[in-house]
Amino acid sequence: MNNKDLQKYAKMPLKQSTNRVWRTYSGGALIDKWKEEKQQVDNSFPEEWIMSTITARGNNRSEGEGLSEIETDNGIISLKDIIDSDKELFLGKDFIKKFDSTGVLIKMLDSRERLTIQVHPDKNYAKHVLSSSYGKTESWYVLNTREIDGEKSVVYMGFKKGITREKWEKLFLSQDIEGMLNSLHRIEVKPGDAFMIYGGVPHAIGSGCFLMEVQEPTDYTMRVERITPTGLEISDELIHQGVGEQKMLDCFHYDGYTYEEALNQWKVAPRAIDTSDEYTFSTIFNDAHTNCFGLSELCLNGEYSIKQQENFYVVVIYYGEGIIYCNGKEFAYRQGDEFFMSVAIGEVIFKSKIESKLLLCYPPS
Ligand SMILES: O=P(O)(O)OC[C@H]1O[C@@H](O)[C@@H](O)[C@@H](O)[C@@H]1O
Repeated sequence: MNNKDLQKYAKMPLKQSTNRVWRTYSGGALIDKWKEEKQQVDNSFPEEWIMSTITARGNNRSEGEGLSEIETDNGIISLKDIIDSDKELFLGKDFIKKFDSTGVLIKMLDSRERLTIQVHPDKNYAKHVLSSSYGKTESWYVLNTREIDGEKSVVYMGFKKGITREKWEKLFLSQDIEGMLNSLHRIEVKPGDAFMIYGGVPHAIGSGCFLMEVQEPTDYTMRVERITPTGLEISDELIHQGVGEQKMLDCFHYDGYTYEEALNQWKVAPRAIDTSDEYTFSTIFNDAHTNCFGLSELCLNGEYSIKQQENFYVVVIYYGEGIIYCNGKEFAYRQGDEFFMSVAIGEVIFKSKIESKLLLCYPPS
């Protein structure tokens, strides 16, 4: 299709097809469950990447892995191609003055095993060390948990007081994984918990966490474990992304916190901002936390209208079923669906047939 033919897609919700990505850890059964697949299996594809215009960084993976594809009346078309056909139309004139792409990446992530201890670049490190205009500040919104081998669902986050670069480097060189885990705060999680993970903050997602991540659009992860909990060896490239071990260690912010300080700093309380008999609209991540992205939640038992927005947005249906009314047309939605809503779309009305939970993700401001 030529660029002109693609423009009609700016006026309708664009539904993405399933887009699973290979990772170093296992999981994904709860993504299958959410997608209402017949079989629910844990394997090496524990993440669903949503509205992605970037590729994943894995070992010898296929070239386009990570890129989202849209189901259209003309077959499958990559989201990137649709947007690139007319960035101003899909993303907005003011937006493209500041950003060269959507500026955001969304994931569903389900861990069968603990992820390796890691850190992501902040903007400064990304610019100077990786020549990237985006770091990888991210957010976690816990949707569900499961107990695995009797273990409660936890996340590890932030250095405890007294952890210095010297101590951390020693632990890394001796591969003292218990020592590294003990250097971080261990936080039990439950559905509804929300955390900001700023670039530079060490972290590891424990086993049994099903969460939505909204984040800056890169795949830069620095890791300090050479072998995963289930025994997969991690290559040097995946340890330090090609910048070497010393620069990898520079990516961490060596600030120590007490447990309470860590929670105050990074745990976010969702807040209802608009309620009626038919809906509750809550903000989760917003300008108070970051200008890199945003996340809201709409619990719907009736109708809710979203007026023309200043920016494009993405709607993920966590559960429920209903209709989206948009530009005189009706589009069905159901659990597991993911929609890109261009800035040109105008007012949209969501009407539930079955009580629904919609997650609304926003680009940077
Ligand atoms: O260690 P791997 O398997 O690459 O997993 C890396 C994953 O880590 C999590 O903390 C998040 O940052 C995900 O966005 C990322 O994909």
